[in-house]
Amino acid sequence: MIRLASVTKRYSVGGRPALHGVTAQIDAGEFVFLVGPSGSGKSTLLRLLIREERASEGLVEVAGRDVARIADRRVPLLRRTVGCVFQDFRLLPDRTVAGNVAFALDVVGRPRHVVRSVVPEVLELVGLTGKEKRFPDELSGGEQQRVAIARAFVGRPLILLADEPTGNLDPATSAEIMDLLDDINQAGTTVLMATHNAGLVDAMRRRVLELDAGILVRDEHRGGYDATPATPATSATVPASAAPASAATGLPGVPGASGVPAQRAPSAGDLVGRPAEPAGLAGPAEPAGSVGRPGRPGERPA
Ligand SMILES: Nc1ncnc2c1ncn2[C@@H]1O[C@H](COP(=O)(O)OP(=O)(O)OP(=O)(O)O)[C@@H](O)[C@H]1O
Repeated sequence: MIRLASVTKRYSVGGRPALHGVTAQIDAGEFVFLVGPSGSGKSTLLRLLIREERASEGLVEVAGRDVARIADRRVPLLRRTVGCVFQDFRLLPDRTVAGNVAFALDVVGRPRHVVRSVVPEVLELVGLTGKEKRFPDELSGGEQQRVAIARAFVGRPLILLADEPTGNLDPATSAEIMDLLDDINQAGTTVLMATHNAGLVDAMRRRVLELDAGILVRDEHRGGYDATPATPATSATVPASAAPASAATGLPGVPGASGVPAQRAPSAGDLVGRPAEPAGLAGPAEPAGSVGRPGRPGERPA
């Protein structure tokens, strides 16, 4: 679903790279935490996936497409495949709850009757039924984040990226937001969440990718916020904590970060079904000539 191969990102020529040689693969249906100190490159990595930034070197593949080769006019299709949630919610202040969610469908030209039927379903999913007509400044932080998640999810993206989604929330509200993201993941959406929240990562025990100064230093199956120390029992086999980029390499014997979710009844899927295939993105690669902009120095040739 997501593949990074030797990805380096420099914001300035000759500057220290924000990401350096990152190789990782995230399969469909996984829930993956992206951790690391401030400035380690987490947001940069997420921005590469929606082509808000371009890699300086290496391959970034999303839903089977090399994002560097997606024509500019098709970038909106990429962003329909990838929903985004941010720490600061980024709601439209002059639109109601329902209006914020509907906006995501309006901009991609979904018919009015579809918007009218889907928006209440998604608001029910995120627990905001009854608050459709409120404006963002009439909501708590947790409710605002629920609206943001509803907006990101309403188009049923294949992937949900969350950049510190609980950063502005108290612990109880953060846990509720995590339950919601978990529900969405259970319904089939791949979730990649950047966070500093050690408690949530430790409680969820999902796959953890850790960046340090732009380098992927850990890829741990069911990891904690901090690396799990190898024990004699695990070191006799293959310690998960010693498997950087294991899923990316696909090496035999290295435990893949399957992200197999705990078994329980799906709820997001009950309401809105499984994520759609990426319209216009899953097809055959565009010929190089259709790429909308010339490559920058250091980018992979189109
Ligand atoms: N637009 C930009 N222009 C120049 N440098 C940038 C830009 N965005 C990020 N950087 C630099 O890239 C590095 C990685 O930043 P990034 O925001 O990806 O880190 P992060 O791990 O998300 O940090 P935080 O946890 O504080 O959000 C930092 O050194 C940062 O200063």
